[in-house]
Amino acid sequence: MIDKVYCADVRPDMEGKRVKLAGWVYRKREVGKKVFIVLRDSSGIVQTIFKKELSEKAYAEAKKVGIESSIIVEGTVKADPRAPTGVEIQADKIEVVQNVDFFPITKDASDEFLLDVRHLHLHSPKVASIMKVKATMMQAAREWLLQDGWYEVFPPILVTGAVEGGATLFKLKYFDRTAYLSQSAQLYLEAAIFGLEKVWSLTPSFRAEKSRTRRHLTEFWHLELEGAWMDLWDIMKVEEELVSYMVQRTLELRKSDIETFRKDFTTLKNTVPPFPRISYDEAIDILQGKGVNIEWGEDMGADEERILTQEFESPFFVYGYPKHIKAFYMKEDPDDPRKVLAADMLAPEGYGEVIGGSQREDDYDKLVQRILDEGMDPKDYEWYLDLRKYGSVPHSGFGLGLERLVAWVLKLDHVRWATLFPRTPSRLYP
Ligand SMILES: NC(=O)C[C@H]([NH3+])C(=O)NS(=O)(=O)OC[C@H]1O[C@@H](n2cnc3c(N)ncnc32)[C@H](O)[C@@H]1O
Ligand SMILES: [Mg+2]
Repeated sequence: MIDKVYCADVRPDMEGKRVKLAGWVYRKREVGKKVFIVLRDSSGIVQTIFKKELSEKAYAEAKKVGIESSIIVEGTVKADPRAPTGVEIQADKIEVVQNVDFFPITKDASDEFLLDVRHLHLHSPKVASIMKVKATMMQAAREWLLQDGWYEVFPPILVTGAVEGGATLFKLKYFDRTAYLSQSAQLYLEAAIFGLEKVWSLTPSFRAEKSRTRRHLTEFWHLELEGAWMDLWDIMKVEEELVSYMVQRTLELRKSDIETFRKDFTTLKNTVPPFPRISYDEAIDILQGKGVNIEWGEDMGADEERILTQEFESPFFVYGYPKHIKAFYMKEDPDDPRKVLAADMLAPEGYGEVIGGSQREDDYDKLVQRILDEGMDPKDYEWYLDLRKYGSVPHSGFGLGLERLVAWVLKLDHVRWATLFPRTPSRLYP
């Protein structure tokens, strides 16, 4: 590792200190016999200046480098309020690791082109900020999960059945059998609660969704929890405490990165428990009251959720959905057999669903009936049904779409920008 300092570590109070930095040419301009290079590394930027009278050799080298060339620079720190970070390096040495004559990404690059060259788009400090926020959100999640006694487990990705409907399964050949890419780790987490009680996993989940919306990927990172002895209201409390901690901790550690994307932090600051809770019935009333053409029993799509979020200035829950629009594993509401004990968490500002959760059907016969009602074959779920035969317990869980949460926190216009290499129906490369 080169013995260097980071751009963000160079401060005006280091005036006169000699430093070495390594990074990429972010901006470059020439004024008279001076070359100004704004150097970029993972921490940020710092201005370097190459003067002919200071080092003719370094000046000549600096004149030749192109944008995004990789370089190593040495020089003396000088405080200068005109420089982007209030300080600059009076450079007298430069090693050009690799010169770039023409970097393909220019200011007017379209979204589609940026996705075509996503492997080069990752040079961008804005993209780096998104990835830092995403990493910090997961760091915060891990912190909270550890202190609240949840065990991380590592479920399989190659599976034999659907969790969220067969229509969005990716099928693959598994030797002489058929396998699918996991849509959700849920069923395996439900098995894990009999030994660990409170479990979580972060896995890629796969959905062969043809919907080309701003909130759907075909591969996304899925943070899922499952808790034994918990009912719907218990798990909703877990959800709001976890999400609140993730948002507040990320605000604390990544404020400047978030400021790159949003100026108004109101909804983030409002993300503290308890979150507002409305029933599905109330949600339908609100939407109808706003002139939305929706009847009781219909699912709410992205448009309806966007309108609903206008009523709230923080994440909120919608609970008590009709049974026929929800998954087979959800427990019927004992007070209303038309409904299930399910709750979604919706993010404000138009983002909608970020979490899907429910209490699970823990009765063997009822679960078999739900599987049959959904036109599925109980034989395909034999192992899963066993969980209701050998010490079954009330339990609940949920899945949080990490990219969707990041997209809301940073107000991104599409969930694809929240993932390193987005996978959508039209994107499998790079
Ligand atoms: N352990 C569980 O209870 C999870 C449950 N089996 C499940 O998968 N629910 S979900 O389909 O609503 O997906 C959960 C969340 O996963 C996210 N999700 C779900 N589908 C997607 C797609 N296609 N793209 C991006 N994000 C997606 C979204 O935030 C959903 O709220
Ligand atoms: Mg859902």
